[in-house]
Amino acid sequence: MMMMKGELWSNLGSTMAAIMFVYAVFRQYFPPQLQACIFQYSKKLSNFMYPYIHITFDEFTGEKIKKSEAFSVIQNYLSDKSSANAKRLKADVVKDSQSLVLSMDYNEEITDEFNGVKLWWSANRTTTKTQQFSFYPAADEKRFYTLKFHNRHREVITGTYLSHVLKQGKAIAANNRQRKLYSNGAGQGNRSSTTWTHVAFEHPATFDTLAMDEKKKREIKKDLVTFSNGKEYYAKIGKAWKRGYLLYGPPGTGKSTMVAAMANFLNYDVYDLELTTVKNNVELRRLLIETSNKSIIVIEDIDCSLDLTGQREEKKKKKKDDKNEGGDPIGAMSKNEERKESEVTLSGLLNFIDGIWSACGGERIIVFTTNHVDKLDPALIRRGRMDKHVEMSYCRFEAFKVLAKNYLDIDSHPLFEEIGNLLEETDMTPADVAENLMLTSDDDEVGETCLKNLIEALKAAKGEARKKAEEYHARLEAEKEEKEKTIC
Ligand SMILES: Nc1ncnc2c1ncn2[C@@H]1O[C@H](COP(=O)(O)OP(=O)(O)OP(=O)(O)O)[C@@H](O)[C@H]1O
Ligand SMILES: [Mg+2]
Repeated sequence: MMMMKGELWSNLGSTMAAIMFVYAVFRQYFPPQLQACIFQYSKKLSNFMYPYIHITFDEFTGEKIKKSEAFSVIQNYLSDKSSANAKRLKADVVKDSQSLVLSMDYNEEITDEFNGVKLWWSANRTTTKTQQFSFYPAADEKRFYTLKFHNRHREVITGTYLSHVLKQGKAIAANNRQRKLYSNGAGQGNRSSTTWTHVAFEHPATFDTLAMDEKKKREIKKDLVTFSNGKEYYAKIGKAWKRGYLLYGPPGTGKSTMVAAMANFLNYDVYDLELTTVKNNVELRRLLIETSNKSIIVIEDIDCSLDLTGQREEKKKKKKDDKNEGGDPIGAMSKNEERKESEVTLSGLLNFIDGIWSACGGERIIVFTTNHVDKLDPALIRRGRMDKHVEMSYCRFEAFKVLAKNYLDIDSHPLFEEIGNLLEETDMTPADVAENLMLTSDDDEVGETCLKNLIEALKAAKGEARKKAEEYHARLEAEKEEKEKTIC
């Protein structure tokens, strides 16, 4: 065996030496015109010997930052072909966990035919070996599809066939589309940066089940439809195709429910961005670029996510601290580590919303939710950044009627009038109203019991509110008297 290997190497060595020698003679003794002629003929000869053309479609474009749309489309196109053709398949569950989609496994090849032209697709992946040992998939795995076809069909393939693939792939994707709920979490293994992971998005909330003022609801729906049909309009006015929503209101007024309803209404994916786990602005930008079109990016409780309001001042203060602590390297190090927790700044976030990078891709809605709109930095919520401000408020009669219909299947009832009056006088969140309307049995009478319970709860809340107001006034009075005494 060793002998054979040795022989092979020595043969290879002598062949290489011979080739080099012939090439040197060729360059020295043949005039350049003849060299060009010979090259041309040798190319023709090699074309004759191997007349196939390969086109590669990489998974990522632009230095691995953006997933190639062509790759996903081809993946869908081939999933349809490969279930009949390939021998080794990968399975994935889609569309309400109902159907299985099969796609070809790596290193498989399938044939396709288009207008009598035969061509071959293969799925490939290469991994660049990293030095570190890891149980997890290597970060620099490269996946791509290769299309092989005969040279004489070049025009058909690059002209009509590829556009046929794109069209078909998109149609298949629309058919199989299972919407996803993404969240950003810590990466695995040697990936220390955060990445998007997803589950199927199956929230049942719709605008029909959302309890809020009908007029407001209609306005939001109209706004969303205009946005989703506005590709040409946004291109015409030279703005990135995205829209910012700020949903604000007390806890339990349906802000998160509204996001789900919006996603269901538009058939979009949802990216739930947890800012506290994003290390810095660069990572924030990467996460944004990785989001797909037709998606809603939500940052919940923006006021709690980061100290966005005071961040700029705080940074300045920290810099000052750094300057003062020249003699304590260990202390400085631990402070540095602390800072690494999350360095996302307000300006980073603003850049994410409307900076130059925000135009990467399109058809994205960015939603911020907050309980304290007054705490937010004005720069964050000014018009143009957050295009639409929606106040989610306490449950009034209109909203109650939606809940009564949804929860109890009741359109009208003699108790509605009393409930309507109480709701005008008392602030109760839709979440609390809904809690009272939850059925506890199938009994026909139970609907009325629920309404009575709600009346009790509203009366109790009203009493509580009155007590609080009285206490507040009494305190104000006491403070006033105290002041007057001290002046005297
Ligand atoms: N407007 C509403 N219409 C229908 N259901 C609602 C509404 N508001 C609240 N609910 C019900 O109350 C629950 C809590 O609502 P949700 O999580 O959307 O509130 P939120 O405003 O996001 O609260 P938080 O500020 O605490 O995040 C939901 O599961 C939903 O069933
Ligand atoms: Mg919420």
